[in-house]
Amino acid sequence: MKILITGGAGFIGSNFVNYMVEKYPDYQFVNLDALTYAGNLENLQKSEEKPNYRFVKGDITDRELVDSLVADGVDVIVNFAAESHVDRSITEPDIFVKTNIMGTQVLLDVAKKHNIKKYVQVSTDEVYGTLGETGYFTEETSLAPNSPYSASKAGADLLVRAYHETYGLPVNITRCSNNYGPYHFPEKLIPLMIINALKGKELPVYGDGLNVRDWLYVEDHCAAIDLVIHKGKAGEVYNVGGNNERTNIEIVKRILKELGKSEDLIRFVQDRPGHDRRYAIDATKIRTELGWEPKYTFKTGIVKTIQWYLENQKWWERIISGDYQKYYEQQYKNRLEEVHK
Ligand SMILES: Cc1cn([C@H]2C[C@H](O)[C@@H](COP(=O)(O)OP(=O)(O)O[C@H]3O[C@H](C)C(=O)[C@H](O)[C@H]3O)O2)c(=O)[nH]c1=O
Repeated sequence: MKILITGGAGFIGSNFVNYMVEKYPDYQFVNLDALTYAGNLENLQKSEEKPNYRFVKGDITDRELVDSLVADGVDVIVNFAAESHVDRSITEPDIFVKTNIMGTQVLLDVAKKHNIKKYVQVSTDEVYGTLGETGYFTEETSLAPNSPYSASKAGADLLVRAYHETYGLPVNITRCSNNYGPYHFPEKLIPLMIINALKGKELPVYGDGLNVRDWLYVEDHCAAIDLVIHKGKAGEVYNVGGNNERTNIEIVKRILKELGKSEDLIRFVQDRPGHDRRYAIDATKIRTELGWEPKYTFKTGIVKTIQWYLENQKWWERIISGDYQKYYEQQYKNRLEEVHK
């Protein structure tokens, strides 16, 4: 089997490439990634020397390039390529529409043209919007995205659905809860808090810190997508969630405790506009129909993740010493100013 993985130099994508290249030595893998600020070839050192792996730098909106790759005998496309940070989508929505919606449409068109066997869209539970204190998102929950990021992912999901209904393209959509683990870019909650704590910097908690996320260890997510590729029924959506609901403040305190750092580092800052209160996934369908089971609890996953950041300081030092740091400092300053108004 030949699989085109798009966005395979980002956090979830690179974990998936490393997982699949190792697990299926007889398959061929092509990784197409634009190497934006969040993409990093260092994430792929485990795979780069393997004979069944090839990297191509490029954008999913580049129709000619995508066409030439798929024409070369691709059986399956798995699309991870996306702008994924909610805060960035609030200040720069255009690029989210371009990559997440228009890029997906290019992939779907090319998949249709070459009659590929399967197209898998890696999506997010954020397309369902927000929950109150109770209830879960199922695959039947209506889409109600609240941020430009989640709206762009919902738009892409609807296109994927339409290509199945209109053209009979064999598609699957996976909608996962918040991932965490190795190679997670430090604009997101868990890696940012680990790194700030290690550096003795303040830990910015948005609003009251009581927003809830359902945490999924990235390797469990990779195993779920592997199952969907091989066993997913065409046209179906599969929710993937860790059943590990935690408030943000619990997460932050847990990280400080694991690292033996003081809670005095916590700083409550201006809330995110349109901040979704709670996400919680009902993953019954993928468990019962495809036999997926997560291997990690939050307890085991967070310890493993913190350990990875302790052992890979060079990886994150390089990131925070570049342009990213300027962006982050500005964001942090804005949030502090807002909260003092
Ligand atoms: C960066 C940051 C975040 N937060 C809060 C905001 C959220 O309530 C929670 C997690 O935020 P984060 O930006 O890490 O992730 P989400 O906004 O939940 O979205 C993430 O999970 C979904 C499924 C995707 O699909 C997104 O691509 C992915 O980014 O921590 C803070 O309190 N402080 C901070 O400095």
